[in-house]
Amino acid sequence: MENHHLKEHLYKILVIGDLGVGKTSIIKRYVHQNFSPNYRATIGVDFALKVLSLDQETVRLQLWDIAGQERFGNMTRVYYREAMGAFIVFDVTRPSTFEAVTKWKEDLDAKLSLSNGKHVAAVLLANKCDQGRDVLTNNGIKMEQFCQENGFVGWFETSAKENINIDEAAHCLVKHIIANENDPLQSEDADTISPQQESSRGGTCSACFRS
Ligand SMILES: Nc1nc2c(ncn2[C@@H]2O[C@H](COP(=O)(O)OP(=O)(O)OP(=O)(O)O)[C@@H](O)[C@H]2O)c(=O)[nH]1
Ligand SMILES: [Mg+2]
Repeated sequence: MENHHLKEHLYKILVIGDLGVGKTSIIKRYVHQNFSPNYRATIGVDFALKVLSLDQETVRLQLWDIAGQERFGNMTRVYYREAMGAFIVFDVTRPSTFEAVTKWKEDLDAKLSLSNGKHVAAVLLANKCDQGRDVLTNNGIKMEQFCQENGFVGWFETSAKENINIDEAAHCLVKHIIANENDPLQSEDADTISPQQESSRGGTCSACFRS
């Protein structure tokens, strides 16, 4: 019998979105299991490493916490280089941060693509869901449709404060990155988003239920 090969993966993941939406807090919760209510704007970029073990494999996520104040600036091209996936974050209490999501996604796709020309996997995070879900309900936004139209592989309502859906969102992103790696020629159609109920806390993606 052949031994199991323990594969190791290192993935660079970008965390982008407007000022104060909670990018640093999400990473802090995910990596260090804590939360602070105080806001200190990130300057430039910060880094964090999260090590996961997934199906016999070690996955190292190098998280690039990019300051919201970089807003589609020239430095983002440098920061985006060789990333394999991205979280785009907005704040459910501030509609303007949701409006900026399409701009962040366009900026990302304009500056970065995989070697096969596909866009990197991107997951949308509706953060601060502990504060309500006004942005999601007031505007009648159909999130699944929004994700399909804008090329997100999934979306989640998250809370860094209450630790909601952050592990799930990361798992979704990693599954998509691995799927892209293993099957570089797979068609975009494979990544359709499954329907979900209005009451559910965040959509997800077919790949998350694979294997
Ligand atoms: N209630 C609540 N507050 C949050 C949550 N996530 C972040 N915050 C607060 O929102 C503020 C901004 O959070 P940060 O994580 O610093 O935001 P950021 O996106 O990193 O901001 P920049 O570095 O300026 O781009 C802080 O006061 C956080 O405590 C959350 O899930 N719920
Ligand atoms: Mg920050």
